[in-house]
Amino acid sequence: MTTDFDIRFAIDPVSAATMNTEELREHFLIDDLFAPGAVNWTYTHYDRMAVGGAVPAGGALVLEAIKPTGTANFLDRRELIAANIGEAGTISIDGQDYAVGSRDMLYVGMGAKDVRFSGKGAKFYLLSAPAHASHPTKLIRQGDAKRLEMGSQETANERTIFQFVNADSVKTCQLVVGLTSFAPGSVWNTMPAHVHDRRMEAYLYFDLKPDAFVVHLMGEPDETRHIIMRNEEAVISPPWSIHAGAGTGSYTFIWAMAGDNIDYTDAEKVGMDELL
Ligand SMILES: O=C[C@H](O)[C@@H](O)CC(=O)C(=O)O
Ligand SMILES: [Zn+2]
Repeated sequence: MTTDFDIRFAIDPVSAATMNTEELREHFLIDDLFAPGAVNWTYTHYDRMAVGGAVPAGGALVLEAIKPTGTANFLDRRELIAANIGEAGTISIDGQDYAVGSRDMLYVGMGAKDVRFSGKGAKFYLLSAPAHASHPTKLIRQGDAKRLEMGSQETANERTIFQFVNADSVKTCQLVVGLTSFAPGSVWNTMPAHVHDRRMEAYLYFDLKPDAFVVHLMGEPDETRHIIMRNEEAVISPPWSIHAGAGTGSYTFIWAMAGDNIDYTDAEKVGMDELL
């Protein structure tokens, strides 16, 4: 097995506004998460959120420390959520096995030492942020998530937000994570848009057909840019940026935040007339 990482520095909005397509993709797009037999990380300087992928492909993958965490074990000072976007798999935490079904997420508290991923068709999307306390490891199924029904068919944004982590169900230090899926024909996510300077965010788009893409919108509300995103690609949303998108077809996405509070509702709405 291999463990690899790259680092993304935090970009300010003035610099981002000068970037061309290639530069925007280099700084914000993550297109190399899922490779068989590998754990791939993108370590960001946005709230030190690390975004990764682990594809066991029939073998076993060990969560290894990477240089940027500066610790003996990856989770010595961090918490983790592993979301399975593939077929059923297993995650073992210090000898205890958790059966993680398709679309289940496993929260792993700070201090877990031996973390192993396995499963032939399993595909784990990983999110990790610095932690200050050790909360219990917990398996979260989609059926356990708090549901928010949003949007309408008329505005092509009818969707269900599944809050896998919310204050009543799962205790975390920084991570707030969920999944959003769409009613047939609806393609717009997070429109009307919002920003939340308290928390950075990352989106993983998946369930896209091979020729489909999502036009992901980012930038300050009056200075927007787009990134064309294919299946199973993630994008970093800086704290100053909107994060929204429209697909050329159906898709699902996982959103994840880290930062100064864990209040999902604490966001500034951007009026439809404010976007430029
Ligand atoms: O801060 C919250 C996140 O941006 C997402 O939860 C938004 C979302 O899933 C949606 O509107 O479809
Ligand atoms: Zn958001």
